[in-house]
Amino acid sequence: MAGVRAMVDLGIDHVPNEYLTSICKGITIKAPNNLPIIDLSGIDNDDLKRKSAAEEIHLACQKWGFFQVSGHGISNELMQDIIKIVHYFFNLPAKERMVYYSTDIYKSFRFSTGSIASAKKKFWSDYLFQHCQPAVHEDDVPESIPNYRKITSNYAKAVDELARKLLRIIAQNLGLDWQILEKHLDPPKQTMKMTYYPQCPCPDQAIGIGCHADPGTITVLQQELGVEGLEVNYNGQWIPVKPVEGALVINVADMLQILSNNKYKSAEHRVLVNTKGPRVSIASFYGPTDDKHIAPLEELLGDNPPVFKACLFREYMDNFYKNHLGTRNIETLKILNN
Ligand SMILES: O=C(O)CCC(=O)C(=O)O
Ligand SMILES: [Fe+2]
Repeated sequence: MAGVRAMVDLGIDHVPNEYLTSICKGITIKAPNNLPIIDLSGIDNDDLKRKSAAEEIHLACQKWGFFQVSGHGISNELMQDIIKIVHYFFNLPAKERMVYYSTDIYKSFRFSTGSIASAKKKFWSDYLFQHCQPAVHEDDVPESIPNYRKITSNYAKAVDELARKLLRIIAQNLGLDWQILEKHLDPPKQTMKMTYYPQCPCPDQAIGIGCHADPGTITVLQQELGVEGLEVNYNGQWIPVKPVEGALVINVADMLQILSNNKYKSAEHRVLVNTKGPRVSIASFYGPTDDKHIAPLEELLGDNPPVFKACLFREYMDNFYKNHLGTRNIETLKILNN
């Protein structure tokens, strides 16, 4: 039977060898978290609000590569419904979950575990992975979960709107035409990873997901309220990203660092586990399709030489899955002597 939840259900009281890890450990800074929470409400109709939110986003993309947004347009009800779906799935009998188990990264819906199949150490997490654009195959989604299709497709639509809104602001913040990033990604690839981190008997011996930066363009992340675990690397220090009611975490991912020619930085992050109870998160990855070549936008080059070589997104993703997490994938594309 695959999965950490299945193992925990058997009453395991230690961390098995394949999960024992010190990947990217390092001390969590308990200092106050001043990761910005940026209010997007009213920005479509009010120039002053839009300008001030845009400035905050620009600074956050440069400094942290991570920020939270409120007033983002995804309803509280939808946010709660999607978390319930993940709990529902992971509370099914293990045998029922196994029907959907697969390690095929190209499947449009699957249940899997350990985060990255080829990672040398396993992560203390299980997850559901679903394609949103292009859409999941109708026959692949679990029928037994009430309203699964309706809730996930409404959620994916709302994330698409938010991602487009952010990409327009980010394009303008880079001094470019507001549509340039959206056009560049047209059609975008959108996927959703719904992760379940079961409680762990010895949290300092395992990790929910090791340090990594997301490969796509931007990630929209919803954290379950009341359970901490996500941390962002800021100048070598790990800063907790506390779940805030109604807010979503946005992170700059590698392709945006490349497109912006290093103006914005993708942020390394990781997830710790705890003894208290499970934690659920919903990460929506928004980025290019696999056949796209990504390189610094020509419009940004002018006097500045490109900092990164071009890459085919499929190859970048293959390397991401092959590499042991903890290495910064984007470094392989850096043009030296810059
Ligand atoms: O669970 C989280 O908060 C983050 C998950 C994550 O970073 C990922 O799946 O890429
Ligand atoms: Fe991530």
